[in-house]
Amino acid sequence: MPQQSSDAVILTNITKTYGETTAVKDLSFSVKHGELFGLIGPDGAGKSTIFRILTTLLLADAGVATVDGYDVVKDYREIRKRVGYMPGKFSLYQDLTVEENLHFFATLFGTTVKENYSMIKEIYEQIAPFKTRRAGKLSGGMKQKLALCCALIHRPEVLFLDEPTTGVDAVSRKEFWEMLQRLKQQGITIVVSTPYMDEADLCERIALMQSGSILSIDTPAAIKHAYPDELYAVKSANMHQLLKDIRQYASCYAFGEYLHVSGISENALAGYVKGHTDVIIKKVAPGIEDCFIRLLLKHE
Ligand SMILES: Nc1ncnc2c1ncn2[C@@H]1O[C@H](COP(=O)(O)OP(=O)(O)OP(=O)(O)O)[C@@H](O)[C@H]1O
Repeated sequence: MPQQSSDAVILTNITKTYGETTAVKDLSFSVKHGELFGLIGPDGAGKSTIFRILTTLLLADAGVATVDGYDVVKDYREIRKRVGYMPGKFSLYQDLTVEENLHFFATLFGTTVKENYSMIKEIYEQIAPFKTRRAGKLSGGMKQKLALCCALIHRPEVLFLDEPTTGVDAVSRKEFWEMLQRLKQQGITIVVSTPYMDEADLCERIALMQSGSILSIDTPAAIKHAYPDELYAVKSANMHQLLKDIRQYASCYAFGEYLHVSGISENALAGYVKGHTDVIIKKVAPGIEDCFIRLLLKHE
């Protein structure tokens, strides 16, 4: 029986190890119904392991997790009916056409494409001109749209998307996030992982993850607001030397064509870069990537 719960996903003290590697460490968090929630972290942070546990494909070593009120161990059958899952690697049948893949997934869930077409219409229309093409011959962006249609065809309550935009071009990435915003408006709970920090801002709440642990969990705005220092973007004619010089005194890392520096005053910074030419120093607002780097340095 489902537990009465206001949250769509709840993890309590979940741990998972693979041999010597602890992929997920005593992790607890929850996702509200209808929320667009992001797991943000680099390769190996433990994102895929969490998705596999929540979609009932992998057993945790310890802890409890529920999806839509159902326990991932005891109630795995109920969960499988209620969730849509788009795994990290392209998981569709390469030798089946676009429409064959879609029909296959609908049949698997005991439904038909016709019955739930309204759910995927907007996304499917973009790939419909290629419906007789084999999935293996689609572009990255089209594969991603087909995989999303297949994950949605049984009208899931909760959608798990594991790095859906990895390896996809910038335009398709943008379109994909627009699709997610529209799905959210239909009331679906979406848990999405990404290694791209710029995508974090498109989620309602995010968990910043590293080595199986959550470093911070909040809205992107609140995480940025909590950044404690002034942050400066600096550049000069010799960026390599600039990095070496500033690193002696402050936290400093390459960020686009600038270095980002925190932990010192603007006056002190100006003093440290005196020997450089073509110097530009400007105060900047921290982004999620700056917050992430700061948290990583703190936990090192
Ligand atoms: N089947 C497995 N056997 C052994 N180690 C594993 C296995 N699956 C994952 N790991 C390890 O567990 C850790 C977490 O992996 P996980 O795949 O959950 O991370 P991730 O954040 O999804 O990263 P990625 O994008 O690389 O999948 C990594 O150190 C990974 O090497």
